[in-house]
Amino acid sequence: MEDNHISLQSDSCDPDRPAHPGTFPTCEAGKSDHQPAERSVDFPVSVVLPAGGTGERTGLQTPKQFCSFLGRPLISYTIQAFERVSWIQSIVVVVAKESINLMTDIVQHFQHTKVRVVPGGSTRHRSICNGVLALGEEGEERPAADRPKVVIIHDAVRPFVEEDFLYKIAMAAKEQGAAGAIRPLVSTVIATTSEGYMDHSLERAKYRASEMPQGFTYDVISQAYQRCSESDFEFGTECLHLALQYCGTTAKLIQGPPTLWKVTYKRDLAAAESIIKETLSRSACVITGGSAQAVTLANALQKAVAALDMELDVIPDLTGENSRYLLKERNFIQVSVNRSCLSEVEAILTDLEAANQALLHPLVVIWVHLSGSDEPSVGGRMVEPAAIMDLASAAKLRNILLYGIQLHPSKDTERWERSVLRVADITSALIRERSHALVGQLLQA
Ligand SMILES: Nc1ccn([C@@H]2O[C@H](COP(=O)(O)OP(=O)(O)OP(=O)(O)O)[C@@H](O)[C@H]2O)c(=O)n1
Ligand SMILES: O=P(O)(O)OC[C@@H](O)[C@@H](O)[C@@H](O)CO
Repeated sequence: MEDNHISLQSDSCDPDRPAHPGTFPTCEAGKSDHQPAERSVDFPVSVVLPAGGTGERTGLQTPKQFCSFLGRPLISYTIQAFERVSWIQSIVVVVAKESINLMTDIVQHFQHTKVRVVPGGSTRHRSICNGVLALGEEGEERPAADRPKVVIIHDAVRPFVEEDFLYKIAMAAKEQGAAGAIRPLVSTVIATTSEGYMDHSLERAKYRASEMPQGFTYDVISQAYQRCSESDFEFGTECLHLALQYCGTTAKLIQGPPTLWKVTYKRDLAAAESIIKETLSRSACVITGGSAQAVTLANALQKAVAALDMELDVIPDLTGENSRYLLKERNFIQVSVNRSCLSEVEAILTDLEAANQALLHPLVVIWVHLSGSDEPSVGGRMVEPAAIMDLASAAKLRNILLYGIQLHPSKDTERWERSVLRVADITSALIRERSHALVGQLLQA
């Protein structure tokens, strides 16, 4: 995770800075390739993402919503979690005035759709209110049928949100007027005296933590903000309270999954980073070119990485039906045997670039070279490590991380099995860590 002002280029952390230890979760937030169950919602739903805060509690210079993880700002992960939901028609991102240009750049760079950026306010309620008002303006430009019936409000620093839960909140909000996510309390809540002593404790079983997403009919949330007080705007933290207090609307409460937590402190970024990395490293596809030796190695690898909680699909190439991997896979292993050459890897890099999937996540391509009697050669020439490095340097500019692993066949079964295990360990580590330092290296298994 970079603790630097948002740069859309993924540069390294400054080790001297109080950098976060981590990066952040797939916007599919924990399920980077989780394809949400398609649901049909027969009324227009819009989203307001309050992102106008300064993130003081992280202790970082950059507001947490703009801290980047694996080269991508946290808020981009959250936006994508919503824009991939087909029944959400528009997303209003509310940012501080000084971040409008940055947010616009992020929207353009990561090719976010459905997104409109509006200025926030000095408090969270003021920011959310600005977002709701913006939806109202949008509504005026739209035929009545397209105006949002339901507004989902979701802190931009909660990137782990799933379509299924959003659906529950939206349907409950449509039904009830307001709905909100809750989670069990972890700590007991106590009331204190003004001198800072214990006054009484609340019976924890009777209380829940109010989380996000929350949903409201547009009428309820817009009226609530029209009627609420300056004190609400200044000190309030709960939209459900405004709905109850000013519209008499009692929110339906729905227990959400533990992944709904909000990034608040520095430790949350580290936790989020490990979820992103873990999600991106769950699977890979091994391309064998159809060679029997490569298939044997791939099958042995498949068994070995299973113990590392990774799944490998073994395919001969990325054509026909297998081209779907170009759109959904984040990790590729090209096995080349004997007179290997880098042209097979070059072909994959070309395909991946055309599929444009590296925009959102750094892709990993690992060239596993099972060297035979011949030296690997590119077009008849000896392959120099520099050739791999050159190819990798070019690919890195396209957010594709290319690594090489070389292993030598052995008739000694134990020796061969040890080599395969080493390839599995190296492959798993490269995919999990996505280290820039090892890009272009030809590692020996
Ligand atoms: N004036 C504000 C304050 C907060 N938020 C947003 O509300 C969400 C939840 O607020 P919080 O976690 O408190 O964020 P910050 O206010 O940035 O955090 P801190 O209190 O540590 O400064 C965040 O996405 C934050 O960007 C906002 O839109 N406008
Ligand atoms: O209070 P903070 O500004 O840290 O975060 C906002 C949270 O309070 C809010 O997201 C939930 O409590 C649900 O309203």
